[in-house]
Amino acid sequence: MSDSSRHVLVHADDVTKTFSTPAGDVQAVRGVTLSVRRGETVGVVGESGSGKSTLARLIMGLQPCTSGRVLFDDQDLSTVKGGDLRRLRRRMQMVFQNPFGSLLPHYSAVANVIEPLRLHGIGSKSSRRARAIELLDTVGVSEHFADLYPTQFSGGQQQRIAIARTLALEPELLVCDEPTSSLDVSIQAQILALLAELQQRLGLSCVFISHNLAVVQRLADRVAVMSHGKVVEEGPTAQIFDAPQDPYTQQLLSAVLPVTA
Ligand SMILES: Nc1ncnc2c1ncn2[C@@H]1O[C@H](COP(=O)(O)OP(=O)(O)OP(=O)(O)O)[C@@H](O)[C@H]1O
Repeated sequence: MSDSSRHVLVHADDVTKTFSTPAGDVQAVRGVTLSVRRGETVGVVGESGSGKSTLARLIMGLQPCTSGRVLFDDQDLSTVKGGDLRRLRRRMQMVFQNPFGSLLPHYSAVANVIEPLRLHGIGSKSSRRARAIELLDTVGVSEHFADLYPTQFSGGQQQRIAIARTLALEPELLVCDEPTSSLDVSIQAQILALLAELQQRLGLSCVFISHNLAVVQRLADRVAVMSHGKVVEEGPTAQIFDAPQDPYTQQLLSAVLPVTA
């Protein structure tokens, strides 16, 4: 099956987002169209304030679009309600920059992973604990530490627990917004390797937002380059990195890549 014939899981269709602020309207996202196919990782890069996080929230349905629509598995997020919306949301999860913020501080590591299972009525009390222990093991957190609290772990370990928590509901889409930028460089590499391995093993689709172009080059199948709320260039990773067409992409890449003869 060719890449282009893989089923599109999520499709942002000409989406815009305008925030009203006391200083006037801010057009954070301006007419973005972007698809993510099943099993594919799409990297989103661009300078600070270019609209990457806002686009991520629109794709997740965490904020409504000002115009345009987001289709998840052909369903328009803005028209799905109630139980159907809950079921749909289960299929998409987000990994944030700050792992501590996405964990419940008064719950142990294992309780943090159990919680989404409990909320969605998955399994029995004992099977949920066993499943949570298994998930923690998957991300490299030993059962031995499962009953410790988030503050007792390092930032990298907290991000692992946060990832185990997002995997508990077996999502089809993972949206990662700068998932390693708050971590030490050596830990960043471990978390990225883990994400890449999980994505391959579980066949997850992934939107991967990062300032780190080298990381995006390694992880993404396709890359979208954002500037001032728009996608200025999009294509297969090798094409974007080897032969960028848009002047903004060229400038972004030249800032990090050594100039070769
Ligand atoms: N809730 C909000 N209210 C008002 N303006 C906002 C809001 N959220 C984002 N913005 C503005 O929208 C624009 C895009 O922000 P966004 O966070 O999406 O960019 P980004 O590319 O993710 O930036 P960074 O890389 O720094 O996280 C910025 O000008 C930002 O100030």
